[in-house]
Amino acid sequence: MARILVLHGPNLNLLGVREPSVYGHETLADINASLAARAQSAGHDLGWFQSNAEHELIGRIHQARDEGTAWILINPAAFTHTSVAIRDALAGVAIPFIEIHLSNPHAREPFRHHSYMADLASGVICGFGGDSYRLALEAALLRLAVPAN
Ligand SMILES: O=C(O)[C@]1(O)C[C@H](CCCOc2ccccc2)[C@@H](O)[C@H](O)C1
Repeated sequence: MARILVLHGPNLNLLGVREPSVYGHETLADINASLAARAQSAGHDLGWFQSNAEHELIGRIHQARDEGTAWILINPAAFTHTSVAIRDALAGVAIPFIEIHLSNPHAREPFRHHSYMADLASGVICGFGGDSYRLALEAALLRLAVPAN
């Protein structure tokens, strides 16, 4: 059994309530429940954490290393475009991670086109709403079943 950690950045606690035309109608609870059920069906353990505070997300990334987390699935939200500190935390713990976005930032405002962590990610999945998270989980499960060489 492997540990998988899902991290949600700032304002994602509003998911499903505000701006459904951009981010969909699923709530974070809906997404987390679907991910936990899928991970359990594959024999793995999935936890999740959401914070609007950069330092809390960094602390949770450090804790993931202490817990022996195998994969991190992270939607850094606006911190994607601003946070060297979260980049450094991800690099520091050396846990493979997938960067996730509900929307397609590359089809939005130019300031959303750059990510401070995408180049460190195993992959980036964006533009599929809640399915971006589910697709990322499938990718992690595939890697857990057959490690990349
Ligand atoms: O598309 C994504 O998942 C984003 O990470 C979402 C971020 C925004 C998260 C805020 O989510 C909300 C959800 C509902 C209502 C208001 C904000 C945005 O800053 C990124 O460029 C792309």
